[in-house]
Amino acid sequence: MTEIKFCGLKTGRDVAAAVQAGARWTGYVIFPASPRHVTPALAGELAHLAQGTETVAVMVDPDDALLAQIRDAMRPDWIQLHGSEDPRRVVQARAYARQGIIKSVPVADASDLEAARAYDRVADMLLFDAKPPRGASRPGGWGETYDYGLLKNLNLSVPWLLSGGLDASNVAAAVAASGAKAVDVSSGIESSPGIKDAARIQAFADALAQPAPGLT
Ligand SMILES: O=C(O)c1ccccc1N[C@@H]1O[C@H](COP(=O)(O)O)[C@@H](O)[C@H]1O
Repeated sequence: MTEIKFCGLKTGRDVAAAVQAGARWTGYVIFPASPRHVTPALAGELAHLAQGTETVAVMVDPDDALLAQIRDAMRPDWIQLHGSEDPRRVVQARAYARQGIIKSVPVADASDLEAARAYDRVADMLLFDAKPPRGASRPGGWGETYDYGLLKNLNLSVPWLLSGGLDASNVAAAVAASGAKAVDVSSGIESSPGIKDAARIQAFADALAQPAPGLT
């Protein structure tokens, strides 16, 4: 079974739909430039509703004060570091999460995968995402795709999630191409930026329950 992280949840209704669809992880973006931004206090309230899931605070180059705020308000299972945090910063941030750190790695071509090696065994999980468009105001959540097949046969010591431009129409093929055991989605389950759609959330989960296109 492919595990799912539904990310960028902003309302109790979003959380309920993600739980109903079988989320393993639920993600909350704490980054004011994002249309999915929630305050630490709201992230805490939503995480409390997300019973049975592992909660993820998605942050971009957070300083210690913000990490402490999110630890106290939300007590996240995981912190997803989605900025330019180096391996040393990943180790420092670990103290603020109950289970560990998910480090994002932006991918456009095979050379970008070398960067992942620096975080292997340093982060507890990796998340491969598309590189954001040039001049973007935030590092993720753009629905950008890349060649997911680049991830096939990755030899890493830690688990990883496939992310970037996934939706119900492409996720099964993306899993087949990459060999991913876990996927992450944000804009592909929205009706417009920051507005989650319960039907798209369920359709995404249903797509993973079907055989991939071309496979029987
Ligand atoms: O979603 C955002 O706005 C965001 C802001 C800052 C950091 C990360 C963000 N999103 C992450 O982007 C990936 C992929 O998103 P998508 O499915 O392509 O829309 C996902 O990990 C989000 O957590």
